[in-house]
Amino acid sequence: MTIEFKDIPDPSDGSLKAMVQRRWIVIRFLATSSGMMRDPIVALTLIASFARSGLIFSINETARMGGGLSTWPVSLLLICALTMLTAAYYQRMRAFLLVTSVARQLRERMSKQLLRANIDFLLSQKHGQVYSAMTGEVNGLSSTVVAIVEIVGAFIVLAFALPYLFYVSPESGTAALVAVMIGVTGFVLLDRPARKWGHEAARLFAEYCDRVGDMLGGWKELRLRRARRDALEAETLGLIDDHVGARMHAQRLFAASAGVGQAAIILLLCFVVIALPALRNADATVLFQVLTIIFLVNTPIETLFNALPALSQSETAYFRILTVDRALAGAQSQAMVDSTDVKRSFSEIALVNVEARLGDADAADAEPFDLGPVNLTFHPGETVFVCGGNGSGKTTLLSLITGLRNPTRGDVQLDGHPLTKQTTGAYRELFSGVFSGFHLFERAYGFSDQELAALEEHIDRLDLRGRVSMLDDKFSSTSLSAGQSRRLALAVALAEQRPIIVLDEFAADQDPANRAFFYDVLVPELSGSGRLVLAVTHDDHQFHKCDRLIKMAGGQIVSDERMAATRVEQA
Ligand SMILES: Nc1ncnc2c1ncn2[C@@H]1O[C@H](COP(=O)(O)OP(=O)(O)OP(=O)(O)O)[C@@H](O)[C@H]1O
Repeated sequence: MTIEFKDIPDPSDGSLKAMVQRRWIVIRFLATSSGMMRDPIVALTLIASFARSGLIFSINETARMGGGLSTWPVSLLLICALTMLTAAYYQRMRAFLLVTSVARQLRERMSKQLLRANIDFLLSQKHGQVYSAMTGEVNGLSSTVVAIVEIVGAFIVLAFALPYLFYVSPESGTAALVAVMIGVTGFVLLDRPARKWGHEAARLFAEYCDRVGDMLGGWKELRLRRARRDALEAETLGLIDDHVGARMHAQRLFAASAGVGQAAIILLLCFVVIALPALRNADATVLFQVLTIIFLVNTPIETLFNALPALSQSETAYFRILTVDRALAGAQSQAMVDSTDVKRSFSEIALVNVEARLGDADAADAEPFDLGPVNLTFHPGETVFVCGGNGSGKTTLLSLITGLRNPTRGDVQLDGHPLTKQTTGAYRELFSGVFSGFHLFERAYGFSDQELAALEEHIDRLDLRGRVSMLDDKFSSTSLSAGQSRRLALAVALAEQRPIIVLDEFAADQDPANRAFFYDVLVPELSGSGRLVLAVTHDDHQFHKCDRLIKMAGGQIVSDERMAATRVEQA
């Protein structure tokens, strides 16, 4: 079973052709991704539907033959009833398995894509959209498998019951056909506005997810200013209201379309009990047979009129998941490395005429930021400090050197070979680091025993013993001060024992003792062991402690100074 998305016509296209196309694509998607067509659910649906049809037929035959327990229709009735109940039970169980299988595959696919998404996507403001697609919309779409099974079952029963009704009473058959057509027309007319509200509800939910992100990420700022918290609260409550309102609008319309279907069945019953006796001269057997058929098909018809809106809603979920899936697919960074590809050493890293453009050139409100062209080379054992004003491009330069961002022009070369889509993943494994917005995981994910032992040592050396210890690969605590958190992130980076270590303003929140330890002990030790140290720093009184000082301004390298002489003098 594989997930394969197909583009669907624009949801705002209300033509019948576009609607049928969209629905067909969603049905095919769910059928293939759930593996429904090869699942016992097909046989179970057929059995349950035929058993229900057999039930209708056997009840009528029992009545026509004047009742009595010994007649063959009674035996058929019992067999059909038992078969229908058993098949319907297993059908529901299988349907549940298929629903979970589709949900699992969708979540796995999006999680994998998210873990490989590039820097531009991750820095974009699409997080709420991703959260809502991976949670609510996956649930909505996958649960439609049940609706499809129900629709198929209802059609099978109708395919038997309608001709049978025509056979028993042509007038009732015609009336039933008219009733179904009224129901379908009501659905078609109300479906479009209902879907519009469904889309609006999904959009509002994604915005709500973003506000939850603000509440969790900005809790300090929110607690320090009541007006800010009140405004965010008002906006969030407004979003919740609007979301509920949009859902209510959609549900009202869907309920009205199901109501039209139910009204059509009531009209049909009225026709049977009021008009049919007059037309048929009150033939009691025919009347009984017609009523039995209608009562027994009533459930599948109601199910059908409830399942059609579910299918309609799943179209919104499909469209929104597809949008996120396409955005993630377009944002895939280079292939993830195979462990055998990982390089443990290098001779030279070169940036050759590297340029990068950040931001959308078409965006009306912000100028894009251009970096470069940059030409730089780095070697093992060097200590390189990068300095420059805020917004000069230091972090962007680091993201280009580390392969986290692809240059718009030019090449990043490893030992003379330009990086390609295939090699960038392995190239990144040369680096470990502490970035300005670093993240501490609860566990040292992916660490070998040797790396865990090294991590324990670095925790000791970086003066964190007593605050943090390791329980297997889990940190006893990550509730640390800002300086301690950064040192723990450094301990993790050092334990990875990569040939290049990248530090973005590492010393900024360290106390004098830890700052001195960093500049006077750790950095010389790292370069002494042959590692390349790339550190962004504003500590101008420490600049003499590096081999090279790169100064940046306005996205350009304004100087690349060798400091070795100064270092010797200072020593
Ligand atoms: N995702 C983005 N889209 C558009 N512009 C961006 C993006 N990220 C950063 N910028 C812009 O790029 C420029 C360089 O940013 P960068 O983070 O590299 O600067 P920096 O030198 O590290 O600054 P600081 O010292 O403040 O950390 C800034 O003007 C910033 O506004």
